[in-house]
Amino acid sequence: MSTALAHVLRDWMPHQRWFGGKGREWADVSEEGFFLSRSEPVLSVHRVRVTYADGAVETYLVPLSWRAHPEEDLTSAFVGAVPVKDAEGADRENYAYDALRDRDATTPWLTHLAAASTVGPMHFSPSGSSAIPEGVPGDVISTEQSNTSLVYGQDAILKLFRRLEPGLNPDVEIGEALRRTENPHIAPLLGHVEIDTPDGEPATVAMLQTFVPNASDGWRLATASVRDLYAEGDLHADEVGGDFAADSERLGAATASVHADLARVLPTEAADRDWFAATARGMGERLEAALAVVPQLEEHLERLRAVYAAVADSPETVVRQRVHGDFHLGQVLRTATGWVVLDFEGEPARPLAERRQLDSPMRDVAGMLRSFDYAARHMLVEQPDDPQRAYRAQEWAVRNRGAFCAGYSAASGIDPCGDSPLLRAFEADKAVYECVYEARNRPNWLMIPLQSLSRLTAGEA
Ligand SMILES: Nc1ncnc2c1ncn2[C@@H]1O[C@H](COP(=O)(O)OP(=O)(O)O)[C@@H](O)[C@H]1O
Ligand SMILES: O=P(O)(O)O[C@H]1O[C@H](CO)[C@@H](O[C@H]2O[C@H](CO)[C@@H](O)[C@H](O)[C@H]2O)[C@H](O)[C@H]1O
Repeated sequence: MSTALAHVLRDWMPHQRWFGGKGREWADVSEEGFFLSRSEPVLSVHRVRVTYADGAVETYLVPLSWRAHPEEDLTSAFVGAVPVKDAEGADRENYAYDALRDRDATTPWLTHLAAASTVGPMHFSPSGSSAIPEGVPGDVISTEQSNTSLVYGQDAILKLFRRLEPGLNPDVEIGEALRRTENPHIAPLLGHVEIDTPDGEPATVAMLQTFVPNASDGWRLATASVRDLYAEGDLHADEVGGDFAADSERLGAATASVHADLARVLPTEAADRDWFAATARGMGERLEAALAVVPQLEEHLERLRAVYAAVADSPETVVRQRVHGDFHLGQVLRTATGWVVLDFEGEPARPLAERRQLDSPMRDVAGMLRSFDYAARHMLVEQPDDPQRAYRAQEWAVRNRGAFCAGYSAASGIDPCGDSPLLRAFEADKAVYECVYEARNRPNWLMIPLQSLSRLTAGEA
């Protein structure tokens, strides 16, 4: 397809939240597209290959809807005008829109899934005999992060993976495995979509999941609880109305239940000394790479190295298994009856093969503990010098960490909050990852993981 379109995408993509190459210099861009629907509005899907100045290449999936005239209602979804020739050979423009924000262009995804179609290089696979809602338009959800999700009525949610990598996405792989367990803490998979790649192995494009209605995400609930605490000058975390500890405890139990089922239906393996050594080495390498993006990490370098070295010598017994991989409060939904865990795709910045490796479930525990820390401290970003708030934040984080670990321990018999060098290292490693994430996406939040590193490497909670 046209080079003109590639230029338009070059201007548009860096401003999209899902674009992982923010701050990197582009050396080249090319794109290849095909039509998913030719009825109005025409829907095309593009594989956009971005080559960065350092030679690295990333491929993104960009669905576009097309109009002959600008659509006022779609201004916020406008991608760009692309010059074309009309039937008489005269010059005119076609208007490209982000197809996931153009409701009229959202129905073909589910129609193709229900029909188990193959369209060009794209393959649609329903899961089992699940009911797929058809003919309903999808609405893009506002909490767009690394991917883009569309909610179809109250029934289903389609998540589109923006960065294409050969291999089955762990979210689909785990969704397929857990579908048969009837675990109450997951949203069952309804189907998925793959696209052929030049590497032989298809890449996962999208997954369709049962929508969990009337739920609130953990981040929203936890931060509401923190706000309640800040508003009360002289009451403690256990005394204010919005105490979150009972929910944290239930979340710990739900996490343990999902871990147990993952270990039951997918492979496990006892961790040997080589695994501890390789884990410590991997963390060290990630730290070195992060340093190039976040120079402020320099002051934590020596202490972080010591935290990682303790992993290599750790006497702990670990059974490796499939884990969530990017577990935080934004990945869990609270329904009327309990917690549901979402998004098993791991950290979006890690290569797919790495995200599919067996790991310690403590990686997830560490992720959630980091998230309690984030929830407690995110409001300090605006008021960093308020000692009273800082004290309250610490109190909230400690209380909810403890409750989460108690819930996990009661359900699994494993106390994750004991004095574990591995858990501490996972927390530090996650905070290093977060430093890079924040530097690229929300620079004013960088202080949250940076300050945590001071505490973590000093052996504090
Ligand atoms: N099955 C679901 N039911 C209800 N809401 C969902 C469901 N799956 C995702 N969501 C909503 O979409 C948000 C983002 O989904 P997620 O899978 O975490 O995407 P991302 O990979 O982009 O972070 C979640 O925080 C949640 O609010
Ligand atoms: O949900 P994603 O898979 O896109 O995860 C990425 O974005 C998250 C932010 O939205 C980021 O999480 C960090 O910020 C959260 C608060 O917004 C906090 O609860 C987490 O603990 C913290 O790690 C996540 O790291 C990133 O991969």
